[in-house]
Amino acid sequence: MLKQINVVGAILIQHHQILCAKRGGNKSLGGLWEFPGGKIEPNETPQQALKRELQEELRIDVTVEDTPFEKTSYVYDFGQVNLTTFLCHLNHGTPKLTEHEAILWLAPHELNQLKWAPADIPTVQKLIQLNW
Ligand SMILES: Nc1nc2c([nH]c(=O)n2[C@H]2C[C@H](O)[C@@H](COP(=O)(O)OP(=O)(O)OP(=O)(O)O)O2)c(=O)[nH]1
Repeated sequence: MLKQINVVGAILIQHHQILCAKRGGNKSLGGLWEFPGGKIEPNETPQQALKRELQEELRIDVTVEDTPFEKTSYVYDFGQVNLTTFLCHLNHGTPKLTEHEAILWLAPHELNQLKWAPADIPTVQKLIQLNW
């Protein structure tokens, strides 16, 4: 049976730009860009998981929208990632690097300049088409 990995990712928006995060080189998918977030733990809602992950990884407090922006699945060699992305808004703090190699704020039309994790491509395409 294919391992199922349920992951949430944040589309964090500030000044019409989106926060992009580069995965650390020693992780799976190292060096690829992603939406910050991570695996949903047992008994957590997707929103709770995302709030926790952003606190842990970037030391920021965010509000997560109720409705998913996009849901996608991608089969990697280590399992199937089921990725749900949510629009998020920054309440407090400035993102700090703790696990990521780099972070960047980009306008939607600039997102295709980065090499994204394959599971993220549908979300990225949808954001580019919004054309704010
Ligand atoms: N956080 C996040 N993970 C993503 C995205 N796209 C994508 O394929 N993934 C994959 C990478 C990981 O295999 C998994 C998320 O787990 P994670 O971010 O908690 O990974 P982790 O720290 O536990 O690191 P590891 O398991 O790779 O060692 O989902 C994304 O946009 N954000």
